[in-house]
Amino acid sequence: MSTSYLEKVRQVSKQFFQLPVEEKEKYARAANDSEGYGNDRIVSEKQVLDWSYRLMLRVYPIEKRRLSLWPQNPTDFSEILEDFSIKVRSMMEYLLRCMARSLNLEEDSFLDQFGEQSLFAARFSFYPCCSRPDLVHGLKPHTDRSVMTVVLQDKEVEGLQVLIHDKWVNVPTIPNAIVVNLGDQMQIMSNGIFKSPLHRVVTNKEKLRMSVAMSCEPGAKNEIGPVESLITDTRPRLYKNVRNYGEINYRCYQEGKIPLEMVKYADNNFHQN
Ligand SMILES: O=C(O)CCC(=O)C(=O)O
Ligand SMILES: [Fe+2]
Repeated sequence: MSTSYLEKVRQVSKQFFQLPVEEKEKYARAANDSEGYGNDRIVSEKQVLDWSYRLMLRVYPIEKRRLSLWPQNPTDFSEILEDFSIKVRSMMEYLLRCMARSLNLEEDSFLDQFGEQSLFAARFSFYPCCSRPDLVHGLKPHTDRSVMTVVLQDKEVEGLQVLIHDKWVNVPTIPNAIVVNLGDQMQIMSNGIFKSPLHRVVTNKEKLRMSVAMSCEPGAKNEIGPVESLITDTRPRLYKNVRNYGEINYRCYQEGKIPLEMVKYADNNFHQN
């Protein structure tokens, strides 16, 4: 993907967020739904809200698309989203095959767990300037629920940070690069070999920031779990098999709990030789 192509994707996102509020509200998410335009969906009284506006859209499976929520303005929004999704999805599939091979697995070991109804969603985020970056996050510390997330960051404004050895480290903005992040479901499928890092987005007093994130995960009804051959005597099973992990992750995130703790395999400490 060329620099000018990535710039085009950033451009349609910017054009959407620059629309008047009434125009954006046409694509507002329903109160109990994450899809569409708006702020955080409320699921808990303990929730601390993020300083951001988002437009979340499901792209695959095609029959799950809610086209009434896809902006008509800018006019090329849908076409660009569709095209970018095709490119990102095939890149993800390629990476997932490479990652399986790097562990000496059949190359489809991870992809096979996605099932027929695998989900692929786009999240356009807009983080306005904030007068108290010391108090407010653009996005609270979290791990992604997905298997893999690809982030097209703002061309100039940093904000994404990842926790490395207990320190928050800035992910640099590189205009012609995209960030590939692994999510919790990859940590589960790889039995803890591939890690899902904790990350957050900080706010900024002077500059607003935008990003486009694309994520992939198995269909909600599909059971996922550690690939059999990655469970060994020296590496016992770390996680249970689960369905609809996305919902577990979202609720835990909003309550400040660690979602992967919920799916730990209880017998883990009872392996003895
Ligand atoms: O805005 C970003 O750079 C990252 C967004 C993110 O972490 C997410 O959508 O899960
Ligand atoms: Fe994230």
